[in-house]
Amino acid sequence: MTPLIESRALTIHRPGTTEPVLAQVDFRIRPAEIVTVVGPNGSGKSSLIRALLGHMPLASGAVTRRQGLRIGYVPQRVQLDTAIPMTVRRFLSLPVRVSDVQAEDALVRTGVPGLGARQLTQLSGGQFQRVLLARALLADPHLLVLDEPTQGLDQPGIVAFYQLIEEVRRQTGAAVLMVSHDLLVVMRSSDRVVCLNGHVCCEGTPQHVSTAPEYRALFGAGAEGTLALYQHRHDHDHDLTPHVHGPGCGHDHADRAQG
Ligand SMILES: Nc1ncnc2c1ncn2[C@@H]1O[C@H](COP(=O)(O)OP(=O)(O)OP(=O)(O)O)[C@@H](O)[C@H]1O
Repeated sequence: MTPLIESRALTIHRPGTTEPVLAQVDFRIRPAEIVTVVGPNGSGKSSLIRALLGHMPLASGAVTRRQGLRIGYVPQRVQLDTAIPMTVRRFLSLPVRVSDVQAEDALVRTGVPGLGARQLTQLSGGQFQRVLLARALLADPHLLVLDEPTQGLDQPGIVAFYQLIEEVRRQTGAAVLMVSHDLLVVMRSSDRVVCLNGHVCCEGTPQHVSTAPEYRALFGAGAEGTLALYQHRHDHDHDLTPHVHGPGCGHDHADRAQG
């Protein structure tokens, strides 16, 4: 299946230097996949997202986006100018004007119906994330890109948000590319996990990544047992990419089981 977005040997340097933020990253996401990028702070997750979206220059390598690809993007940070009052309804019409019916429909789909008249500054963190998701869905995206969408939410809020993401994927067939630190819940919701630390350390199904030595080295050996509690049970098959190692991993993986 043709990937929606693909990178080959993607390399990014810190602005104005030759110091790599990301080196030789091969990445792809296919239709209807949920892929989560994990990694420590500063490992290049947001940079990868921005480069894949074409918001950041590459030092070398290439990014290919499928022609006509519609992307709904929920950025990591949204700067709200609290001096300028803005209702949810108006926010949903930025940058593309939508009808009242379309706006309310998007709010219903993301579980926050009737919030249109509310000021953005009067929303809870969870409501705001759902409004951001509603706005992203209004683009009728083939691919939803979410950069740490559950920041500031409590654990039930995080679980509910990821359930919503899975529901959106089920309803729309959109692929989902996420960055997250909420490892346990994310791993449950993802088809494939990419573990990043300046390069791709390991990649595969959540079950595979959770037992990979590279992942455990980054997140601690205790992570494995806990993750087992959260294993995502599929009732369907996916065309999964097998485990792939990035350059610089420096270990023998000839006997490693895939996926
Ligand atoms: N505009 C910038 N100018 C200089 N350095 C930057 C810039 N943006 C990011 N970096 C650096 O690039 C590296 C990767 O940052 P990035 O935000 O991609 O990491 P991240 O994995 O998303 O981190 P976090 O989990 O903390 O959000 C970091 O060392 C960061 O300091």
